[in-house]
Amino acid sequence: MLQVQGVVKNYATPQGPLTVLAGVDLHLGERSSLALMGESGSGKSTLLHLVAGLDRVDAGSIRIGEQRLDQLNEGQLAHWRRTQIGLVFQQFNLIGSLRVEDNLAFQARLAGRFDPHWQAQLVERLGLGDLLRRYPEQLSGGQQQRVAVGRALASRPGFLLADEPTGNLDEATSDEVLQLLLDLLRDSPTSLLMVTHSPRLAARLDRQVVLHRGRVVPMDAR
Ligand SMILES: Nc1ncnc2c1ncn2[C@@H]1O[C@H](COP(=O)(O)OP(=O)(O)OP(=O)(O)O)[C@@H](O)[C@H]1O
Repeated sequence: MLQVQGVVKNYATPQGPLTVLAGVDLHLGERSSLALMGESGSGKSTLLHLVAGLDRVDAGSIRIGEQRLDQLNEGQLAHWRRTQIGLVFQQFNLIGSLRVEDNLAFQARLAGRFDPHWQAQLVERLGLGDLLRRYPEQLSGGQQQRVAVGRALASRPGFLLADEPTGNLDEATSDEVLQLLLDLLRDSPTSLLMVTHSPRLAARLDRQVVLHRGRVVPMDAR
């Protein structure tokens, strides 16, 4: 269970401090999915980075179960990221020098959680069987994003954080990739926090919230 309470995040800018998150509250239960929406610049990626342990809060807390992220040192945070977080970005971010099969296994191996049986299931369900020996540049956008989804889920993380994962894909491919992702989540111990600009895609998740003026509000409360 992820609990975000009163989170504040400021950035230093030439014009002075910019408060992007001004007291964000959010919770995400086990095996559930949440869509995070909001205007461009509202702080969605900032919040995702904080939850991923890639950046630190200025005030408030992010708790996973009983553990507070702000009380972890850098080494513990890195361990948290490796074992508990799967990340999927709009730009796919595959490793260009590795074949699909090694991209898929990359994070699970790093986390010491490589499971050949789960990997084989991911390959089959994501339809990657014929592509395993290819390099990322030899794949379409939709194929690359299917590899990125498989890589993020291979280590069976507690949380999958997806930042506009289908932002670079056409509508039909977006639907297909999201459906594959949601189907896989049913068989994983993984909760999904997904940033999206698309109300259509957001509606497919369990809950939808909006970041507005530094706070999280229900979908229709702006
Ligand atoms: N490192 C930084 N230093 C200063 N300002 C930053 C930094 N990172 C982000 N910002 C600012 O913080 C605000 C929120 O940015 P963020 O990327 O979190 O928004 P977003 O909701 O994800 O936007 P988009 O939908 O366009 O991706 C923006 O005004 C941005 O310019």
